[in-house]
Order: sequence, then C-alpha cells, then structure tokens
Amino acid sequence: MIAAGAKSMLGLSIASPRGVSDSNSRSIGVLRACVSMDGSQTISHNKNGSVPELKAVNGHIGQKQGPLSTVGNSTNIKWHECPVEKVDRQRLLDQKGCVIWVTGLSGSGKSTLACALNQKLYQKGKLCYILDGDNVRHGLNRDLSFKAEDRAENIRRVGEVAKLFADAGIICIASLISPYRRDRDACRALLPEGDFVEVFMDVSLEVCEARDPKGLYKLARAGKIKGFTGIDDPYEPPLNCEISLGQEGTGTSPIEMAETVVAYLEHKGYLKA
Ligand SMILES: Nc1ncnc2c1ncn2[C@@H]1O[C@H](COP(=O)(O)OS(=O)(=O)O)[C@@H](OP(=O)(O)O)[C@H]1O
Ligand SMILES: Nc1ncnc2c1ncn2[C@@H]1O[C@H](COP(=O)(O)OP(=O)(O)O)[C@@H](O)[C@H]1O
Repeated sequence: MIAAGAKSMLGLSIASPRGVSDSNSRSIGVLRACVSMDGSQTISHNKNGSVPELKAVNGHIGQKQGPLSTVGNSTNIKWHECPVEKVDRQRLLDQKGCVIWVTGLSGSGKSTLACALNQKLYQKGKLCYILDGDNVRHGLNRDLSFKAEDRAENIRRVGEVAKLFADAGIICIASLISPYRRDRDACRALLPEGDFVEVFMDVSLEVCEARDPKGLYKLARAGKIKGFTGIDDPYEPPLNCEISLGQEGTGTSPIEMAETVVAYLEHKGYLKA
C-alpha cells in the first residue's frame, strides 16, 4: 500500500480496491504497488509490461539529493531526482529520446525536412517535436538578434530545450541555421554519446539563393539585411556530422531525405525502447 504522504506527493488519490485487504502488495488501477517493511517502494510492471515501475529514491519518492551547487549565476541550487526516469518514459513511448539537429543555410530545406521527418515518424507511431529557429524566435528567443553572440545564445537555449525533450523520451528535431561549429558542438556535448544526430543540409548558396522563398537573399544582396548568413555572415559546415543530405547522386526530395534519417534512426535503435 502506498503511504498517504507518498500518495499526496505523487498526486495520487486512488480509492482502495473493494475487497482487498491490507497487504504488502495491492493493485491500484493498472499499477501494482509493492512496499517492503522498511517503507521503500517499487511498483512493478503490468503483465503486458506497459506500465513503468515506480521506484523510491532512498526510500522516499521525490527526495532531493546531492550537495548544493553553483551553476553559472545560480547559487545554492540542488538537483532534484524523480523516481520516474528517462528509461521509463522511453518504455512508455517505445522509442529512445534523441536530438536530430538540422543545420544549413537559409533556404537549404531544413524546415521542409523537419516536417517530412516528423510526418514519417508520426506514421510509424513515434513521437517527435520540432524546434524550428524561425518559430522559436517568435517566443522563447524573441529577445535575440542575428549578431554572433545572440546566435550563440539562440543555439544554446535551443540545445538545452532539445535536451529536455530528449530526456522526455521524445525525438526532438531542431532545425536552425546554427552557423557556428562551436555552438553546435556545445549542444552535442549536452547529450549522451549517440543521442545527438547532426544532419547537414549540404545545399549550395547558389541553390538556396535561387530558391529564396522569403526574398531574404534579395534583400541581403541589396544591403537591406546586414549580416545575412552566406552573404555577409559566415556559415561553418560540419566536419563530422552523422548525416549529410542534398548532394547529387543521393535522394534529394524531402521524402527521400526523411527516409534516409528514419533509416539511420532505425539502424541505431532509436525507434524502439
Ligand atoms: N541575418 C540573418 N541571417 C540568417 N537568417 C536570418 C537573418 N535575418 C532573418 N533571418 C531569418 O531567420 C531564420 C534563421 O533563424 P535561426 O534561429 O535558425 O538562425 S541562427 O541559427 O541563429 O543563425 C531564417 O530562416 P530559414 O530561412 O528557415 O533558415 C531567416 O528566415
Ligand atoms: N529537398 C528539396 N528539394 C527541392 N526544394 C526544396 C527541398 N526542400 C525544400 N525545398 C524548397 O526550398 C525552399 C526552402 O525550404 P525551407 O524548408 O523553408 O528551408 P530552410 O528552412 O532551410 O530555410 C522552399 O521553397 C521549399 O519548398
């Protein structure tokens, strides 16, 4: 039986099943809770294995652990562990959380690939979320410009948010120009080995400029936008990305590109828990 205190910490308010006497093991809806004599608690899987285990941390659910830390300007902070972990969420979703980081010039097809990939994975029953540079700049990053340090902060924030999505068990597709190698590498370093998949839209400036769907290259060439990537601001292509798309001889339609990424994820085991 779950102790009243633990129940309230969990936000559980589940009536005891009728006809079940107190014991060390009790069914609660679909969950099976087991509490040992010392009060430490586990909840085991259903027979079909679909329900993640509830585990106690040092015998207490939601206990704060570890020493006080200073991180950046945040002093006296403490990491708060939760017994439901990434592995449990992944089991629930039958996939592995990761970050697909799509980089390339404006007009190279980042957003189009992100959407096609999202659709393909959705059709396979996989949960994705897109963090698109343009979109994130409408809210979270609306305070940032396109000067180098603001682009760096843009990438840092999106990298941190993407890490949270991956921790949630979600396949997070981050689609940003992210022109600086150092900023992309810093995002990679936030994640466990393998969980950051860098996808380079290897499409030439000439092709991007010819597409110019928003008319931005035209404005940049006319000097009406300053510091436009590829025109008067740098773009550093990846040196060791996991996937490079867009070269001649490879499938270059958005669907073919999305299929290449899906095949990679399948091969690396990200599409099952
Ligand atoms: N100066 C300059 N340089 C490049 N791009 C510019 C600029 N000003 C506005 N835009 C528009 O902003 C979109 C890119 O935003 P990002 O957040 O992806 O850029 S960055 O990663 O911070 O470099 C980019 O969208 P995409 O075309 O989808 O890449 C442009 O529409
Ligand atoms: N694989 C592709 N082949 C041909 N055209 C494409 C492809 N992907 C995108 N496009 C077109 O290129 C333009 C820019 O695509 P978009 O996804 O908005 O690029 P980005 O997000 O990198 O700025 C759009 O008009 C889009 O229809």
